[in-house]
Amino acid sequence: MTSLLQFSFSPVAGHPRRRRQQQRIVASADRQALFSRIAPVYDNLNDVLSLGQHRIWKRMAVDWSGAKEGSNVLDLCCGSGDLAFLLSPKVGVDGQVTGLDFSREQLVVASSRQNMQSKACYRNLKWVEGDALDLPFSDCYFDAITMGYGLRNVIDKYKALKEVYRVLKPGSKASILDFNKSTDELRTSIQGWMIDNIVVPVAAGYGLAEEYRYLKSSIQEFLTGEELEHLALKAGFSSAKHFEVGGGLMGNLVATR
Ligand SMILES: C/C(=C\Cc1cc(O)c2ccccc2c1O)CCC[C@H](C)CCC[C@H](C)CCCC(C)C
Ligand SMILES: C[S@@+](CC[C@H](N)C(=O)[O-])C[C@H]1O[C@@H](n2cnc3c(N)ncnc32)[C@H](O)[C@@H]1O
Repeated sequence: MTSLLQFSFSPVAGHPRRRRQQQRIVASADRQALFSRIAPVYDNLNDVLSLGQHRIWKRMAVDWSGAKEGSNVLDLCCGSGDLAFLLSPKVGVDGQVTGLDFSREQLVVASSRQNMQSKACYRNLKWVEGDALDLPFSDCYFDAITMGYGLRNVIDKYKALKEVYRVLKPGSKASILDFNKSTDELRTSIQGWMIDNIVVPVAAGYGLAEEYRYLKSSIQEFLTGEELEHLALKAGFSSAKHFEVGGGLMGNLVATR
């Protein structure tokens, strides 16, 4: 029997740099698709799986951003808009909150949540479909930036921090909340055990086991608090401090331009 040798000629095959770029494009598209798939259940599962605690962590992130009455603020990787909705009453009717995400499905959820609100301040919200690695905003444009569970999910963390720095006004803050890649083995074990034995089995009930299994690998591939501080300083921020919250399961980087 003749063996059928299949050659897949790829124009990027011989070029390592182009191959890496191609791989990044795929990785980014995969993540975009992942968050679009989980959009219908994302908010509910966050509430159930964190026993509502994530709302406390998000409120802390917004407070650390320094957003105040009349501010022009950005909620980067806004998803269904949790942090944007917390920013909205803080900046008030004279302020502006822009939520940016590259998942249209997540933005549809955010926009429909806004339409269900009656409070006048929520009219200061607007939603932009875009890439955190190539922000469609001018330099020095925002008075504060929040990023909730977004930095761990972008494929180039340094580029994302450079973009945050670029669009932030001098002296203003970026408040970046995410899972904490702990240096403490016990915390890492507890975090991993909860994802493996609670988060993924619950998500499996919605046919989303693989999507939530990604959480563990993404945390393993993330940066520690100290590494995040150093990366923020390398990106140009004048100061950066990482605070552990949620018993060390989560962390919040506050970087000042
Ligand atoms: C709001 C939270 C996570 C958002 C989130 C971030 C991601 O990168 C994802 C990637 C893929 C699928 C889903 C997400 C995602 O939801 C944090 C809370 C929700 C978590 C899903 C629950 C994690 C459980 C913690 C390990 C322990 C919680 C302890 C609590 C005191 C009970
Ligand atoms: C875990 S969700 C966080 C949503 C929301 N900030 C919250 O705290 O619940 C991560 C979000 O980041 C978005 N995202 C990931 N990479 C992105 C990128 N390069 N540009 C824009 N959005 C991105 C995803 O589409 C997803 O909505």
